[in-house]
Amino acid sequence: MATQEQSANGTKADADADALVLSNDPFHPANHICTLCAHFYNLGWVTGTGGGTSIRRGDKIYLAPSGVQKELIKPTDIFVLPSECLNLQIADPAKRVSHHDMPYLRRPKNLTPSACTPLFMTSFRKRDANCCIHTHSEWAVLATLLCGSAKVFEIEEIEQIKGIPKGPGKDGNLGYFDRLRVPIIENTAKEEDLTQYLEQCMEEFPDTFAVLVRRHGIYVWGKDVAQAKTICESLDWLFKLAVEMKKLGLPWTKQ
Ligand SMILES: CSC[C@@H](O)[C@@H](O)C(=O)COP(=O)(O)O
Ligand SMILES: [Zn+2]
Repeated sequence: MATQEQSANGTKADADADALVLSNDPFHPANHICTLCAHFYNLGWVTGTGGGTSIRRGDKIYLAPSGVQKELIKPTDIFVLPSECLNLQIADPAKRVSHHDMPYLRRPKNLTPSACTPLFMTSFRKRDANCCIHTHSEWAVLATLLCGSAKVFEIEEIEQIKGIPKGPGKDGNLGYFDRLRVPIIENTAKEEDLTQYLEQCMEEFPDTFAVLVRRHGIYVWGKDVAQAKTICESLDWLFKLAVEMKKLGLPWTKQ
């Protein structure tokens, strides 16, 4: 597994790039992504290199590498992009600049940026999110399977629904009697090919903070890490419950 030892014998440019990810602050995005991924691994959300998370802070976007054990990521493995690159990440796949070709402020040697990068960026650009979490949680995947070919997972009258905000720009969270709807898109052969479908889905469901990917997992975003993480936790809890309800023959909605 490739690791990064940048600027051991490096230049001033290497040292400047390292300064973007070296901090004693545990909530610096480069540190925070590492601790979040280790935590998510223990939840079964980012197992076997799948899944991941990205944080935007100010004018910078912080990203994990691709295809590595996400629970072992170090701050020096983190990629940094200027937020202005969100303008390059446009809907039309023919015109979109590949995440491999973006002008990274920090690009660790021997590593490539997460294949989820364009999807994370879509949540930042379209929803003004500052954190996006992608999990391969088995509960999320099972929920998509139990939905058959339906385009939405729906559940109501479960207390944990109150952990989900009503929508971007709307005050407060869903209530106990509100129906939670989480849209589902179909999986694609390559992660980045999901981007246009995620984007369309966000337009179709302007209030959603999450999109399920059938047979794959879920993308969840929020205005900050706490919001993205707690929505992800609430949804995962609900998906697990839904799987158990289905086994017991209990309906998810009152019809
Ligand atoms: C188990 S491989 C999974 C990947 O193809 C993808 O779905 C994923 O979530 C992680 O992509 P990555 O590029 O490693 O950040
Ligand atoms: Zn994935």
